[in-house]
Amino acid sequence: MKGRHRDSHLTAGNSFTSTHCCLSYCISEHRSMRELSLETLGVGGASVHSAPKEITESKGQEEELDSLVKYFSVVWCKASKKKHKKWEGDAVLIVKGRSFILKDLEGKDIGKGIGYKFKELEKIEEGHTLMIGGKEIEIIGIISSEDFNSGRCFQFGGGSPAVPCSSQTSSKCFSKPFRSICKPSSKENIRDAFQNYKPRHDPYTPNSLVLPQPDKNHQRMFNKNCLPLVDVVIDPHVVHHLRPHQKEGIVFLYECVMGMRMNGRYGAILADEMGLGKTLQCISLIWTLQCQGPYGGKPVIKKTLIVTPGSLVNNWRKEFKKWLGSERIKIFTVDQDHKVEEFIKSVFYSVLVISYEMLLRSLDQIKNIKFDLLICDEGHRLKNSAIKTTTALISLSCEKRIILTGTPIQNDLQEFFALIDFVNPGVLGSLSSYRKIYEEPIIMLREPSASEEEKELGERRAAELTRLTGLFILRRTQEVINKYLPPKIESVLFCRPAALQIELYKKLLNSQAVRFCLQGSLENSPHLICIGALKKLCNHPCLLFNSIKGKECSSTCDGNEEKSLYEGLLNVFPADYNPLVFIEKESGKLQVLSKLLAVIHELRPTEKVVLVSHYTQTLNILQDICKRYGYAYARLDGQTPITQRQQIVDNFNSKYSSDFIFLLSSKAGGVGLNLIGGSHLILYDIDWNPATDIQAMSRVWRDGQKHAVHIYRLLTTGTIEEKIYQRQISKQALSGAVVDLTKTSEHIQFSVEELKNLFTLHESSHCITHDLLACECTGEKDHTDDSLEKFALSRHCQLGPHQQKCNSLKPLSMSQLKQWKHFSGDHLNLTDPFLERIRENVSFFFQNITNQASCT
Ligand SMILES: Nc1ncnc2c1ncn2[C@@H]1O[C@H](COP(=O)(O)OP(=O)(O)OP(=O)(O)O)[C@@H](O)[C@H]1O
Ligand SMILES: [Mg+2]
Repeated sequence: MKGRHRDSHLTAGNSFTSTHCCLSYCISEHRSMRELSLETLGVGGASVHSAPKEITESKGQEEELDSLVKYFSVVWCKASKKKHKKWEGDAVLIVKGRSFILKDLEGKDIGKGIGYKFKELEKIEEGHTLMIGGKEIEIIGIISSEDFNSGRCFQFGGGSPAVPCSSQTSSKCFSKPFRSICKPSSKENIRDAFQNYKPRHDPYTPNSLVLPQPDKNHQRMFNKNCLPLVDVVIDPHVVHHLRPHQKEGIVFLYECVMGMRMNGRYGAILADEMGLGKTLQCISLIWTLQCQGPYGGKPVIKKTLIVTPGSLVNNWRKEFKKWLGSERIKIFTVDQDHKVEEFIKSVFYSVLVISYEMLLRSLDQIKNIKFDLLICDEGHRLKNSAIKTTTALISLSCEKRIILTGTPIQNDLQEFFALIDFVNPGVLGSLSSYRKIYEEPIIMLREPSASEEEKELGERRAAELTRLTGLFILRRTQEVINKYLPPKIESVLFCRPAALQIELYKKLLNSQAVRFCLQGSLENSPHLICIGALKKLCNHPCLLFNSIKGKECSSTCDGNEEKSLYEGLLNVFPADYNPLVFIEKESGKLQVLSKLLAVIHELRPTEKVVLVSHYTQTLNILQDICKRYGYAYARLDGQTPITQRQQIVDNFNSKYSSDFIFLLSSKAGGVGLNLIGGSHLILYDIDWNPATDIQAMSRVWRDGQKHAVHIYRLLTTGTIEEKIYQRQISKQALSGAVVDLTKTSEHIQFSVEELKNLFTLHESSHCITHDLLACECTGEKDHTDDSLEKFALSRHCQLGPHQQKCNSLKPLSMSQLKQWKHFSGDHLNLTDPFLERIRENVSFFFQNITNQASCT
């Protein structure tokens, strides 16, 4: 179901023809619109009848007639010859055989007639008028026998929509509205009701976004008071800003939380890729539901709870202000100085924004507040139903639950279950039945040994699971906003390792610890320590030096493997080596970085750089570089107090800020942050998990970015960094669970073969990644492999082929990389002034431009 976008201004009279909920109210509205007059009674040939009449039918017709039962909703008034009649109430007309019974809405008979002609009975239809037992009636609609038998037509006046206002009755005069079964009954009340029941915003202005109306079933369930249906219209102030996919998203969320997509289910997962504006979609929903509703316009919700990572609490406040200003809605954000008690005491606030950590601390108070809507931002963390945060949130009685996540969620079927079960408890049955019905057959589908039958079953179950959950999960990819974004120029820079790095690297690979790893027994293997040491070395040898020194000083006897790894390494460092005054030239990447910063500063003095590392110690080095060159910088890492985070981000994004660099620890604050103040992003190191890097890269190339975005990924040529990169982009990395922010190297299983590969240094190669691509070029000129078809290998998803949509934020595949422009550092015709400056230290480049058309 789509929201109705109305682009033309229709007449007010039409506004109510589509809004039928409670028949009696609809009728009253029609009357008010059309101004009924008794002059038209009898129009259409169904003149006023008085019973009994001559019986002229044949025997066959009689039998047929006697078995005929029809039900109509009608309005009635006392018979009179007055010109201006006043309808007095709703009723149900039962036509059985040749007789009529008229019942009021409490089921009492209020009129009877028998002996009508077959032809006359046949003609009865909407808009006709009749005379029964001294009452004049007008047929308003047909009632199904089901609605009559269930008695629903009495409670709800369940007739079909009344005649459209452009019908023949449009000239009727209405002097007094009939009595509705629902209050109010007095003239004044009804008039008030008409006024109160108007949509909050004009549904007929061009580009208005009108949300779908609930169907009859929903009305029966949720409109017990028979309030009139009122159009729910998104505030034009907001609509004005919405992207098309956001309008669709709001309609989707509305239908979910209203229980219009699935009976008795009020949860949703909005899993749009990063930067698609999930926040704005939720804000629009909250603002709408807080002021409006389909039944009599009554607001659907009063209070909303938003739970979000600490670093985003203030971002929510900011976004509310950005889209709604500060007057429309009052937001309370919980922090050290603003406790939940304050929210409870005040009647002022309707939205509470709290971090997951604070939620746990304030759970008892929160449980006592009645929240009508719960939004869990970056909600993939609820994928484990055993963790405290999940159990805490489950314990809240709020039924309308929304999870927001930019991370794909179908990769692990058990985690998927936890998320689904959180938003719509029980929708997939119990965990054990879910396993039997869905998980096992779907997992079987991927087994090479699966029989045809098993494959078919697995596919069917996957399809069914997708269909079922697709009712309340929405995921759109970055493509939908690409056209609003500036170009993105992504470069992978393979940086030549420094001489000291090569020497240390070789020594590490020759260590006892590494040799032990390669002997085959992976139990208790120190491979993670070895990998860690190599990665540190790639960032800068001084980091390795610090670790060695640290180990030397520690008196504990555990960690012998680490000691054996470091054996003899100190001798490789100069005797007077001081890690505090590290030298740039000792790290290939650092040299490239420092040149890159210099050229950006020089050529784009007004642009800013986001510099990302996964390690705090590395960030310290990068910070020292900033100091060394006098670059103003801001820093956000795990140590940054949550209360200060948004301020730091805002400050950096402000055009008045003098900061040139934003130092970001991706693990601490990658998710959800908007760093559009920066248009260059440098990933200094690489993570095993592509999702972490993608998260970081998405911070700058997002809505609101004004400049072309440059993303640089630095890798040390021939080293473990290249291997990790290959793993990220190879099929192996796509085998499901790796594309998940919480997965780290500890979760990765390595075979001895893989370790052998990891622990090899390729000293003579310009780029082992390029070597692996089996590309025929020699890196002499800009090369793009066009011989391959465009390869759209999507992120592997356990739900099978049904989910495999094109996905712009998926980890790159090897075949795609081959299609990137690539060339060696010796290539002479570099046109990119940034790359030109660093090429001395870069052995190979890969480059790709997205949105080149809009390149400015
Ligand atoms: N319609 C719009 N017009 C202009 N800017 C927009 C629009 N929608 C969202 N934005 C801006 O885009 C940025 C990204 O939005 P938001 O933070 O909501 O993304 P998200 O979907 O939550 O991404 P993530 O998964 O990274 O958290 C914000 O700065 C937001 O203000
Ligand atoms: Mg977000």
